[in-house]
Amino acid sequence: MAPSKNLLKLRMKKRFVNPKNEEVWKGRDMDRVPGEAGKAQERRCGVSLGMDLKAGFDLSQENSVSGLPLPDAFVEFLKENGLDSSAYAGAETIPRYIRLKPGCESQLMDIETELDCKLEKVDWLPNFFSIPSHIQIASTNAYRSGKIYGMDAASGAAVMALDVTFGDHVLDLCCAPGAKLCMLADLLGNSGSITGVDVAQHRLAACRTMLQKYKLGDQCRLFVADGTTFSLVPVGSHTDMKLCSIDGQDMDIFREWTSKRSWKDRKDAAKKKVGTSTQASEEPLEPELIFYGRDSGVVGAQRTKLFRMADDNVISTSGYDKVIVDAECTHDGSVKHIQKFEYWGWSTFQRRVLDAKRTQNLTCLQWSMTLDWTGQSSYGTASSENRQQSKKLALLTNGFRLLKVGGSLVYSTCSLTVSQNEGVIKLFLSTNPSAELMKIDAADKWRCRCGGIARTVRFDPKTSQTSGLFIAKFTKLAC
Ligand SMILES: C[S@@+](CC[C@H](N)C(=O)[O-])C[C@H]1O[C@@H](n2cnc3c(N)ncnc32)[C@H](O)[C@@H]1O
Repeated sequence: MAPSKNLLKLRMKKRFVNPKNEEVWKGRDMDRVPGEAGKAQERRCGVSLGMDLKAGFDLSQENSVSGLPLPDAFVEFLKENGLDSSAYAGAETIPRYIRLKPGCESQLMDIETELDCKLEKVDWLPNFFSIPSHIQIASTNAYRSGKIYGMDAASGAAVMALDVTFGDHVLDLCCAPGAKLCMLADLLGNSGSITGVDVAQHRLAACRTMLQKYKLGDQCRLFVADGTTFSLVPVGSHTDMKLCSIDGQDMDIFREWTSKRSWKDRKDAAKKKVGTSTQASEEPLEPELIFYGRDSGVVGAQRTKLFRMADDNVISTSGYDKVIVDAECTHDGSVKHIQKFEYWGWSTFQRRVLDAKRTQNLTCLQWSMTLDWTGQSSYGTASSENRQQSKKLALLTNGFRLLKVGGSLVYSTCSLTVSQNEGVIKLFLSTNPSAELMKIDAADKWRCRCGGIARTVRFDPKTSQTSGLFIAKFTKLAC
């Protein structure tokens, strides 16, 4: 006889100990889907843009097969979004992932000794290792001294999809707390630049701390700003912007960043605060630079020029080479996030997930209601006003606007819903003729499935033994 929901809940509670992101589940042997099976699944999916959005989902199974004590509200949420709860099956077998800081390869054995477990190499993702999910890393020396990162393998895949190359200028439009940004910085080494943007100041401050901990800040600058309106191009893109000597007393020139803010910075920030409180809420948030590294191109730049917005002509040739939009979402694909409700209480699920879903713009909601499983949605009926309200769409559109011609953009969410993924993509493509979906070459080796639109990919917990993630990659055509 199947255990009752309450019994399952109790078992789950026993496993869950630490509320602070350190879920303590008893690890079992990993029961992974062989790579070939994953590939076969991909091959089964069609390739045309108007394909059936059911592809990649198995709707035939009952919710009970997930084996998780999913509350009715969540099951309802999954049903509403055409998702099969069996995607969450075997969640306890999903390992924890760590990323090894490049250069620390020779210390693997020491790290294994300290963590008291074997680091299993993730064969499809460089520098990633899986460890049993009950292993906690936060208190270890390896973690504290910046030799390892805690990062899900699917998130690593989103970064790899961007294919950064030496010298790229990269924009991370929703960057905090910074796991992807740090990986980007590791991949770029001492070349190019990274601009991180996030609307949440406290989260961006955590990102700054992370950059400093891992000693990765030299090429980076961080802005508290609304990614839907952010409009600054990489440093050096304005032809008339030359770096100046910082010997003099010119207060308009950026000096080396220090955690102590100058009198001028404090005055500017105070001015902005007054401005923001009196600004109409529709007015764009003025970007606030909260960190810049010594090789980010900011030191020696003139303030007035650094904060000058670029027009589309400048952007097409001197915009970012790579952009990642890791949009805020309902987090329903993240098993670790869903597990937290065992601690927070399932009653908070309504507020934390369903209300979040509601507060998204109307476009996405309308989409989820009007999209039928044949993909022949009536999305065209959403008014252009509602389209403007779409936060994800606005983030994606603005990220794409800041991309130079020939550059590439990765859009990812840790939601498995169609409305937040394929729905947004389809609408985006219909309004941006210069955008073309690209095949993610590295995905041939990943344990993912194809998304509901050709060339997009989905990691679902059951198939990939990672958190759920959706990834799409675009390039910008000249037109
Ligand atoms: C999924 S998290 C990003 C995770 C991050 N990429 C990482 O790897 O650590 C989404 C982020 O988007 C930010 N965000 C939400 N709305 C935003 C907006 N309009 N502009 C910029 N950032 C936004 C949130 O504050 C949150 O930090």
